[in-house]
Amino acid sequence: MTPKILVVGAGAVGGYFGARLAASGHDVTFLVRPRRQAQLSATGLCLVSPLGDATLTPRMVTADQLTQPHDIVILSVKAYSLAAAIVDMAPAIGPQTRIIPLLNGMQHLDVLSSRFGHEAVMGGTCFIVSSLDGEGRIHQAGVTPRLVFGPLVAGQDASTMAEALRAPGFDTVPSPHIMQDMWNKWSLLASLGTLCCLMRANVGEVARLAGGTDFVHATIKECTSIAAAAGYPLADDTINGIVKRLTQPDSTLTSSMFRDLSQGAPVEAQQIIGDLVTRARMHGVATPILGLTDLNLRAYELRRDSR
Ligand SMILES: NC(=O)C1=CN([C@@H]2O[C@H](COP(=O)(O)OP(=O)(O)OC[C@H]3O[C@@H](n4cnc5c(N)ncnc54)[C@H](OP(=O)(O)O)[C@@H]3O)[C@@H](O)[C@H]2O)C=CC1
Ligand SMILES: CC(C)(CO)C(=O)C(=O)O
Repeated sequence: MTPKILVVGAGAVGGYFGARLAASGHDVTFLVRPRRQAQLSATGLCLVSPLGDATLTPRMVTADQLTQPHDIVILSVKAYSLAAAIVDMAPAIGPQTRIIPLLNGMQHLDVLSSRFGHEAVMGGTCFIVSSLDGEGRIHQAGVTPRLVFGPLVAGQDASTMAEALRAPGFDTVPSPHIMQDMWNKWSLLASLGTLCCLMRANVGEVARLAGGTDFVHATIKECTSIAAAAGYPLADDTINGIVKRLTQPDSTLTSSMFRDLSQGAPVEAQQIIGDLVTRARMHGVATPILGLTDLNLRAYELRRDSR
């Protein structure tokens, strides 16, 4: 039987992966809120992508219409929307449901497991550069996106789920070491987020500054030291890959958190940076750069909240 997939959040990430899956014939429904539902009903779900543009008519439900358990739930809301999303998606979670969260950071795993049980929650992460424009179209840029997921407890079988999550337009990667993958991604993301948000610049702009790459090296060192202290040391070639990616003088790469910050939108500061600083303190790892980024982002949030 074709697995029933629910994508919670039809934004830049969930909209991209969900649209690619739906376009290739998978049984995909999007859980949306009324404003996004109205927008998608009017325009269709539009992808603008170097891998091929697409517009489709998505199958959507709002929380009050969600009654059936689904086999796979792809959770792709921002961290600050997690609590409400958990309430809204609850009817979709049955005894056999597997949730694949694509949120950045790590805190959501405990929150989801305490609500839905450890068996329901798998590890997940994604590599994609995507954003929404003013009309709600999804713009994906850069290399082929990657969807990575894997078991956190016995009985979760990522390889049999892989077929249900394979589609042209992204790579599907079932992983036997998803916690390490999530720490690798977190180290990359926190380094990139720090680089962009502290310097208010993209990768290439910082790399071209005198002293810019020293700052990037020091930032990556802090992030990877925390991962190692937490029991997930990054392999040398993974660290070298992050260094290479974040020191390219011609790169226009930014983090999604920086793109949000540039628009004056809410940011996932606590999930991406604050939580890492907290874990560093627990392990006695010094974080002068991440600590500054944390303070910087909290000041941004304070000003934003007081507007
Ligand atoms: N964008 C990127 O390049 C990347 C982002 N990520 C991570 O992925 C996660 C999602 O980010 P992204 O897709 O960019 O965020 P977006 O803001 O683009 O999308 C989030 C979507 O979730 C929807 N949503 C929120 N709450 C609910 C709810 N209760 N029910 C239904 N829909 C809901 C929002 O809908 P509404 O319109 O109603 O507010 C919005 O469409 C984040 O943790 C981010 O850090 C990871 C890798 C790359
Ligand atoms: C690091 C990156 C670009 C990889 O997908 C990302 O996750 C983000 O910008 O949020």
